[in-house]
Amino acid sequence: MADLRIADVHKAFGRVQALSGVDLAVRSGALVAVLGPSGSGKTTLLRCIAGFEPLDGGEIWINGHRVAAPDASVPPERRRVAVVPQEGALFPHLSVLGNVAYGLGRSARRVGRAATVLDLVGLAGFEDRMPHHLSGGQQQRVAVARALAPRPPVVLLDEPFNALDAALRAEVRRDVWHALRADGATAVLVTHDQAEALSMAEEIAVMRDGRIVQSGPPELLYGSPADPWVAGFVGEAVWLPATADGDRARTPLGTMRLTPAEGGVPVGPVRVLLRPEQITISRPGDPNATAATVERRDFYGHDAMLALRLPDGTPVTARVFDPATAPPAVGDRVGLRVHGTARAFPPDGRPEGSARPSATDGRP
Ligand SMILES: Nc1ncnc2c1ncn2[C@@H]1O[C@H](COP(=O)(O)OP(=O)(O)OP(=O)(O)O)[C@@H](O)[C@H]1O
Repeated sequence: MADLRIADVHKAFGRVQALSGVDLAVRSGALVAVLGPSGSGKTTLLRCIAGFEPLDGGEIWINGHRVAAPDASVPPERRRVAVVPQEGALFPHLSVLGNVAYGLGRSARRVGRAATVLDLVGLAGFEDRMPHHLSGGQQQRVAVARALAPRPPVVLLDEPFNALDAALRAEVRRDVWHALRADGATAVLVTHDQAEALSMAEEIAVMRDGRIVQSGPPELLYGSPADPWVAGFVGEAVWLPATADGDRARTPLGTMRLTPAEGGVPVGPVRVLLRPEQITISRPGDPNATAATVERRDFYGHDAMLALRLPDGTPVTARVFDPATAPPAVGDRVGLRVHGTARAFPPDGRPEGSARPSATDGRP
């Protein structure tokens, strides 16, 4: 394991600027997710770290050694960076043990190390199976075990759970997380799935148009997004037009407290951000609530999202945590209460982009 440092990396393909000055530091033993929409440069960044793409500018350092710069590049095999691709990475003619031990050389200890990493990914006892006798989830576990086996300085995971169905994905994700942690691996996970990034990574770097626009722990990105685009990409956003006066803002959903911001105290027109779980449903006519009408209900089992409309026409979204007990129905009038503080952003323009644009994302 080692630390990884990426400094001002640029990479173009013809006229397409895939990376435009990327800075990223990954501590030894940390798991960082690079999260961004399609085309934002995630895979290019990963390929530059692995040594598959030369840099146009900037530097990449692994464990204090410069491995990439425009004028000097350590070849991929000497960087020893392991890559877990999306799928189909196993040698079909080798057993599970053969696959995992492949990169371990001739040492007698290699079988012991292979068994250890297979155990870490939950596949002890599968040594003699052939890849075509494994499920998709088991194959990805073997791919992770094979990546970890030679103790590479850095493990890169390129959307490794994409091909798995939702239920299996959560389970494999959890086990891979445990395996990476138990082995002390320094890992970079590339994903466009915000839930995956939020649940797995200690730190998330959000990428857009070849740049990292914000990085930090998941709680920081969700609670204090740097701009409206990050707010919409990392989680569901409810946007309200508002008038700010110091630490409070007047909105169609009532007057609410603002999250203290570094830039000082806003005054005048702003738009404020709430998360759907900050809005709770109360009975119609509640004097401490704002009236709203339910327009849509998306039931997810553990919770539900309600798309609602305020009397002035503003759409909002509320997350209901006990949807099985007397959930409001479409057309019902309810009261809405707000909890916690709202974050103020400048009023100009519409919030750009969203991870899941839908009728429920409450954008004005
Ligand atoms: N070999 C290449 N030749 C030309 N353009 C490329 C090449 N590789 C990537 N690009 C372009 O660079 C930009 C970034 O691509 P990249 O694959 O890194 O994005 P990404 O965030 O990984 O996207 P996705 O999530 O869809 O895989 C895109 O505009 C892409 O079309």
